[in-house]
Amino acid sequence: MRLKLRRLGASQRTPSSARDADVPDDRSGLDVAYWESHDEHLLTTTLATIARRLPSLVTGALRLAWEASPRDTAAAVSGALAAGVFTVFGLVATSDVLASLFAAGPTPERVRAALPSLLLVAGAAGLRGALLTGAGWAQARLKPLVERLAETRLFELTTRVDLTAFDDHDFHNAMRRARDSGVPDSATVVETAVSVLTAAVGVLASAVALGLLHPVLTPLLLVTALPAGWAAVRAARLGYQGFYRLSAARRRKFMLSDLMAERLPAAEVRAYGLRGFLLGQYAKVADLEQEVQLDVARRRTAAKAAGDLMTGVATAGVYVALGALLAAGVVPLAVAGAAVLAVRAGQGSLTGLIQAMNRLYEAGLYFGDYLTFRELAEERAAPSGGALAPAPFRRLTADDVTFTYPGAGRPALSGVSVTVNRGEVIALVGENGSGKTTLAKLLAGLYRPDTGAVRWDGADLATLDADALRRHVSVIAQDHTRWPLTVRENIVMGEAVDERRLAAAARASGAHEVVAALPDGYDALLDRRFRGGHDLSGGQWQRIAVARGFYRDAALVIFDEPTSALDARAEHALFERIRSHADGRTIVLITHRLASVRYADRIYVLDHGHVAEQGTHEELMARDGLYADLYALQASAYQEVS
Ligand SMILES: Nc1ncnc2c1ncn2[C@@H]1O[C@H](COP(=O)(O)OP(=O)(O)OP(=O)(O)O)[C@@H](O)[C@H]1O
Repeated sequence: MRLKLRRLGASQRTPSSARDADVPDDRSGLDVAYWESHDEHLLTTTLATIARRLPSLVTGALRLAWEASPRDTAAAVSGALAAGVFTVFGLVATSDVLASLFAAGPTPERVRAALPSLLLVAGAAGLRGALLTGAGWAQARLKPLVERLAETRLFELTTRVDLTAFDDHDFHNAMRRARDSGVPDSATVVETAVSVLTAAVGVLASAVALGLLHPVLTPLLLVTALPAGWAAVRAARLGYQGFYRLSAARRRKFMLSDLMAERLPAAEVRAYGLRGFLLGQYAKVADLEQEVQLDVARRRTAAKAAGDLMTGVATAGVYVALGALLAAGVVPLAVAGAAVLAVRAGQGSLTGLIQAMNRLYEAGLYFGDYLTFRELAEERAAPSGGALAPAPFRRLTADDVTFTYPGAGRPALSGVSVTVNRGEVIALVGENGSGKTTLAKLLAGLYRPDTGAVRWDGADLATLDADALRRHVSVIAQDHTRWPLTVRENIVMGEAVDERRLAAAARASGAHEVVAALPDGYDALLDRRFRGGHDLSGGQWQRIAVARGFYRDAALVIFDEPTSALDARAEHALFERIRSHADGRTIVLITHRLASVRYADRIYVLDHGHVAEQGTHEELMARDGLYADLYALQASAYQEVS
């Protein structure tokens, strides 16, 4: 089964999640332990950790918010703080109102005496409301800005990280968590951080008001906070644990859903009769997901019920205590009345605070994943800002390079040295898996060798500016991407459009015939999933990919199996161009068609990650080694046919 899935996953246009998903073995991949095995220590968060984490979360969130919009951040925070002042003011004024109303004397007199304080209460409430509305509006404006900023920062990194990161399973999981929840939760974190601040100011205001009324009243408010706080934090932890346990499972589910519902694998799913297998795999993952979700829901409900019960008991206790204070004459009736209002207001703020803290903590865990991923990606980001690569080079060399893919048991290349001089055509040949593509990617600076160095006129590629270097190198990859864009965009690949160069590149690759047959020509959209979209045959796509390589004004062009899908005529035409050095460019050509490399200036024969032989066609034939064997094998196939 593993093989079948790998086949589908290797397909050129398999959706990203399918392409890069790690496909575990049929059964072992579905053990809960498979995803529980990662970073268990992250799940052992204690209440103390949460308390310690909140300030840094609030600061982190506010920093992000400030970067997104200083004006809205300032408005949201200052509005929340100022509203707190008016809360204290209103509550203390309420006590004066009650004192006037409860005083001796005729009722109209008492009402008249209460009027100034009443106006103060109304004014404070109005101002508080206006400030909170303004702060809320600023908060609402911040949300999309923050989300966009967080997403932009993420994609700036995912497009810059070293290519090997995409071969690393842990990196994928971290990226998935950051993308799926970290980014949306960055906005939630900012939103809830402001809410926490607002509610905390509200609680503080009630506590201060109670303290002003009578110092003994303040602790009563805090008694009601503990049970609700415990329940909220426990619920958040349970939710995160469930999410964490399911992170790898979810990736697998996305991969399976792509395989079952995307256009490209649809034919193979039918041809190999994979429907039952895929649905079975999906059911296993979905069962586990459901099991974990139900478990989390059950435990969260239990925590909430316990929390509610304890809060009810604590509130009853507060009122009993207040009654006792009143009966003992410790507080007068007006103060007790104002205290009830302050406790209620404080409780409202407290509930808001706990809820906001709960959401902040929960979102903060995912936001923490986002921040962790950013750090991880920063570490793996290709360094920029090195010396510029001189172009065109006089000599590009790989000096004794060794390279092992992350997690691979043995090196894909070891002790490999090759030299590419300006204007040469260099061929890399060898059997499947011998290391040709890996070597080409090292020469292009896409991978960095573990030992040894690739040098561009003597300068180690690792010290050169990666972006500048890439402008001088064009790679026509074996598994080139079929971009769901127009033909023009597929060839130009983000560079400025130059119609003359575009037409020349299309002619050189044979893509002009493909374009001529499309009703919209270069404007034809190459994706059937959209209205008016077209699809091309494998060979037609390959012509587009080759045109992409020619369009780029690069000193070095790497062709990795450029003709594997081309018909005989197109293949011949392309090799003729390569033979004539493709308009003065330096060419590194990887191909299994040995007849086409006869004219290369030098041929490197790779075998199990080593250079087994090198030389011109004639030298290698005379040597009668691996190359001669492979060549004879291919030639005999043609002779048999003829
Ligand atoms: N992303 C990867 N992660 C781990 N191992 C890889 C990866 N890509 C290639 N390999 C392994 O590295 C070795 C060299 O692969 P490479 O693609 O360079 O071979 P190749 O000579 O280009 O093969 P082919 O002729 O089939 O294209 C192989 O053993 C392959 O399995």
